[in-house]
Amino acid sequence: MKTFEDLFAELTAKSVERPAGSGTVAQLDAGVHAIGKKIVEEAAEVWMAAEYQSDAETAEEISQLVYHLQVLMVAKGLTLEDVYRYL
Ligand SMILES: N=c1c2ncn([C@@H]3O[C@H](COP(=O)(O)OP(=O)(O)OP(=O)(O)O)[C@@H](O)[C@H]3O)c2ncn1[C@@H]1O[C@H](COP(=O)(O)O)[C@@H](O)[C@H]1O
Repeated sequence: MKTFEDLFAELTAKSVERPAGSGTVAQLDAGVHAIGKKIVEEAAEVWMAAEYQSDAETAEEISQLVYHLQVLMVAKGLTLEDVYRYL
């Protein structure tokens, strides 16, 4: 099962290798403003799922929010340690 760290390593590699067809590369090219909007959208979907949908659907929405947060981290050049130091 993929972990937070696994996904971050994968997204970091995608940002360097820029494989064709990668949604991550497209998001990075769209820029911080577009990624930020996606984070807000996904956060709202997490909230709605938690109130009105199943636990499985909520977990899926959370995974998408985590993904978009990581894309923003990569776009900004932030490392896992940059974030973990505040946990
Ligand atoms: N975990 C994710 C992931 N979670 C969410 N998403 C993206 O976020 C979108 C979910 O948003 P919505 O549910 O709102 O769906 P949507 O509105 O139809 O999405 P958009 O049209 O706005 O893109 C998905 O369509 C994906 O584009 C993800 N895209 C990629 N990954 C993982 O990231 C890795 C790299 O992916 P690629 O860069 O695409 O190769 C792989 O391991 C993927 O599994």
